[in-house]
Order: sequence, then C-alpha cells, then structure tokens
Amino acid sequence: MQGLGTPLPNQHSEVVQESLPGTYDVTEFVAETLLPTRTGKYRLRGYRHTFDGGRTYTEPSVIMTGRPENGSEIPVRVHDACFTSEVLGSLKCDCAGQLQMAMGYIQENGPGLIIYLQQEGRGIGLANKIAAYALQEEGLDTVDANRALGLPDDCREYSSVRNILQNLGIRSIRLMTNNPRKIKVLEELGVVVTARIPCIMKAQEHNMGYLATKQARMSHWMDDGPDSLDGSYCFWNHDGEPLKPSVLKGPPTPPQLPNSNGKLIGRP
Ligand SMILES: Nc1nc2c(ncn2[C@@H]2O[C@H](COP(=O)(O)OP(=O)(O)OP(=O)(O)O)[C@@H](O)[C@H]2O)c(=O)[nH]1
Repeated sequence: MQGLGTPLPNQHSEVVQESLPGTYDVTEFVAETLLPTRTGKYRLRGYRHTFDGGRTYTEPSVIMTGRPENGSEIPVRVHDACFTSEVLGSLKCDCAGQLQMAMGYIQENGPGLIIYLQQEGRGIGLANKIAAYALQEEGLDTVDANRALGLPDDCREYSSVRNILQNLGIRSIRLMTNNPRKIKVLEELGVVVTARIPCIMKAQEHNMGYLATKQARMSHWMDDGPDSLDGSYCFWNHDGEPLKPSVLKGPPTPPQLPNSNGKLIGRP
C-alpha cells in the first residue's frame, strides 16, 4: 500500500487493517502539536486516512488531554464535522455545543480525546447537507430530506477510529454519545466500548425539531435515564431539559418537493 503523503521525519506510523477481504483501510499518523485554546491546552494530532485503496482520503484529527496512550476506559468523543454550527454558529443542530462539551469534559476528566472526522452531514458532504436543509425549510425532517435527495440517512465510516485507537494503544473507551448506531458500528469494528457518557445539549427553538427527530427516528438517547451506562456527567443543570417529542411541534405537513434540476452527488 502506497503512503498517502509525506509525513514529518521520525513521526511516521501507520495502521493498516483488512476490514473486508481484500479491502484495506490505512490510517497514517502525520504529526502532533500543542494547541492553546479558549478552553485550555490540547495535544492536536493529525492523521490521513483512506478506505478505498488511496483513491480518496480524509484527514482525521485527534484533540487530546493528558496521556491516554496504552490506557483503558478512556473517555472518547467521536465527532463528525459540522461546518454550519462549528464555523458559522448555526443554531439548527446541537453539534457545536457537543464539541465544546466534549472539550470541557476531557479537560476536567482527562486523559481523554476527541476524534474529529471530516464527515459533514452524516457523511453526505456539505453541499448535499445544504440541499437537505433547503428541503427541511419546506417541512421535511432531517431523515426524509436525505431520502428525498436519494441519499442515505447516515453513511459515516469509522474505520479510522479503530485504527487511531490502535495507534495510541488504547484498549477500551467510554464513548461520549447519544447515538446507539455509533456504538454498534464501532463495536462491530472491534472497538471495546465499556460505557456511554451522555452528551446531551439543551434544546432551543431552532433545533427542537431536529433533536426530536434524532430521538424519534434515529433512536438517539436524549435523556440520561436508566439506559445510560455512565450518567455521572451531564452538561447542563437540568433547567429546561430537551422537551419530549410529544410536546414538540407535530410532524410537518409533507411538502411539494421541487423538481430536481441540479445534480446532487452522493458519496461514491
Ligand atoms: N444530513 C444532515 N446532516 C446533519 C444535519 N444536522 C447536522 N448534521 C450532521 O450530523 C452530524 C452529527 O450527527 P448527529 O446525528 O447530530 O449526532 P451523532 O454524531 O450521530 O450522535 P452523537 O454522538 O450523540 O452526537 C454532523 O456531521 C453534522 O454535519 C441535517 O439536518 N442533515
């Protein structure tokens, strides 16, 4: 397998896995630096990753506190890019808040890490996500908008997570998530998840419908009730917890979909 670029001297290491017979994913460590931020200092590690034999690659990064290397039960957030909330400050989702929450959590409860993946829009990409938002303005929810575009609900790929954990020698993790699919997919890849840390953000008027859809249609856990394996940490003080779907806006009226005249390109 060819390398994906030129790593810095003396820092190169890579993990190669045969996920499916004859299909290799390669995750290559490139470099590490120390990053001061508003919430403290983090170790920032850069990787390159391909799961299609080098035809395409992404650049996962790891935001880290302390020395989690070779540890067990490490708190880990697997976070997918959300340009709209993280860069532009959009209020339509809870992604930026979850990232900030995770950064705070690993400062206070380190060593820990956030694996940040370039999988905008649950893997469909930014342009397609914008198209999905346009359909949500017409009344579709986040799931039906993807489907109306002929795109999957969620096509995120997590083999880089397994490879990065292996690169760091981390044997097991406590995953910061509300998403059962994420736990399942990671476990199927061989990641040992010993507990879940809820990662729940307070709902507000612009993301209430989105959070309700995540709970109702994608089975996200939106409270830190009995199914929580580690409910010891919760980001807010329970004033104004997310409303239950029954008290949120009713299901939207199906809209007239516009004729599709632009090309929307899904993930190959
Ligand atoms: N297609 C699509 N993607 C969205 C939308 N809103 C946010 N996203 C993307 O959703 C991803 C985050 O997924 P979520 O379902 O919010 O949460 P999760 O990561 O699955 O679960 P948690 O670990 O609990 O946060 C990011 O890649 C965002 O860019 C939307 O309306 N449509």
